[in-house]
Amino acid sequence: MALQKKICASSMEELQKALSDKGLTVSPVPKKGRCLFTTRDFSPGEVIIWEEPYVSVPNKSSAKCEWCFTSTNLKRCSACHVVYYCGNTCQKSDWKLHRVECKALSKVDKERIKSLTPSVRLMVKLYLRRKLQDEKVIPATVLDNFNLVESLVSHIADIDEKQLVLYAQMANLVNLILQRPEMSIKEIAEKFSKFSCNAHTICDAELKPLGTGLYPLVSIINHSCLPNSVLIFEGRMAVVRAVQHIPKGTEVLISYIEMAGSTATRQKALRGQYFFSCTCIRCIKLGQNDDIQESAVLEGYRCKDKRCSGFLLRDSGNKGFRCQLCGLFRDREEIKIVVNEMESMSEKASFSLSNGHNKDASVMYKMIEKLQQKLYHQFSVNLMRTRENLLKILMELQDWKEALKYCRLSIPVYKRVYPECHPLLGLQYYTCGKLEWWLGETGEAYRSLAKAAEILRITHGTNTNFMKELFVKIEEARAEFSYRISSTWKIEEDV
Ligand SMILES: C[S@@+](CC[C@H](N)C(=O)[O-])C[C@H]1O[C@@H](n2cnc3c(N)ncnc32)[C@H](O)[C@@H]1O
Repeated sequence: MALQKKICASSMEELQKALSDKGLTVSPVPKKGRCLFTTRDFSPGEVIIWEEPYVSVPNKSSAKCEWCFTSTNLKRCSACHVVYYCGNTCQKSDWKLHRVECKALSKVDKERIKSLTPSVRLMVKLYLRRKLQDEKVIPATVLDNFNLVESLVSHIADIDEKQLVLYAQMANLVNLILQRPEMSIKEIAEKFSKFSCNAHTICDAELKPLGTGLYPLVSIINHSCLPNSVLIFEGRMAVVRAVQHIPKGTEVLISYIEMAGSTATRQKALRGQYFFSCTCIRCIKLGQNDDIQESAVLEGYRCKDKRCSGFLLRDSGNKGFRCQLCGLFRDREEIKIVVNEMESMSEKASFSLSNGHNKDASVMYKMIEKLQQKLYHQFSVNLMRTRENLLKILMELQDWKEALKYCRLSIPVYKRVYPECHPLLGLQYYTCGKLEWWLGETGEAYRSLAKAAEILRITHGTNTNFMKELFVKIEEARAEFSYRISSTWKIEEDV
């Protein structure tokens, strides 16, 4: 135990040294645990930290390269039939680890293999990589070693009985695959608990989920609902960038959760998965008048009078709600009827969608949207979700005109529910710009793409293929727009 502490202390020293070269330091703060602080200023868009995963695994939605997560040119491993690679380079990069994983997976029966979840695979890879680093097959470095995984919080004492049983079942499966019965189920279960509050969903540039990875350094970063930094992935590499000027001595903070929601909703999500009560500058307003009003707008019902923009609060008799602006009463039973209608329509819409009947689904979501407009405020998160669904379906149906309508409707809501420099807002402008371009609305396209770039150059940097393509699109839109303007002038002059 004393030796372990000594090792941890010396690796902590080495870690601090490596971080200080990056302008960072780790310090504990009561009730928060370890925190990452800056030791110099960072400007908006500057990379604060980047990290390759200790282990990562693609999700199961479709086949992806085990190393870089791409979906093209894939070949399946002929021995285990579980993993794919897009070429020799990725296969070679993963070879040391996959060689041992492959052997282990090849011994598991086919039915079990089919039902393997990404979390179980991630755990198998975690133990195998640790073993390979112990045996010096894979080199361990100050910023890439198992001690960093060991120091992650697990919150195992906070996990409920049902979840513990599930973790124990998953741990049994890990044991079976690794064929190491001496390994403690309790220890593996605790690691699953670590995954739950530390692992990150790896996404592409458009924030579509690709897989899961464990990034022990990035996992030192705590949460804020108004963060000064953002986590983006370039392939499987995690990159944290400042989204505002961060002075020396400030804590680096990212958001762990979807930020579109009331304070109560965000707090519930954070307590549920990460076991803490957020005290960020947005959350301390919980229960104050402004916060009650904002919650009612985002998640509550609207005034019955279409011309009134008031928000409703429950009436004292509990028979319904009263508009806080015009005083009009809205009956609970009347709301219930619309809610029931919406719920049954939602079930049908998701059924159509899961069966690939996109056209039917789009008709139903449009009906849901109409019903929601009767009930919800224009900034409602529920209404925003329906419009996001519609946008996605209409894009698949290549109905660009209708898709653009819903994309445009979502922008003012995004501006209200997300911080100014949030990748989702940038990406929504990007989608708008693309649709406008396809529809020949060049001037609009230029403006939307430029707005997208203003945000995304900070959150995504300027060097990725995605951003380079965006800059080309902007230039094309600008050139075509000025050509159109000059030819219109020319026609006017000729006339
Ligand atoms: C990914 S870890 C972050 C690093 C962690 N502080 C540590 O000591 O390793 C997530 C955990 O950090 C803590 N945490 C993160 N953000 C917090 C915050 N804003 N306030 C309090 N605790 C926070 C919670 O315990 C959460 O489960």
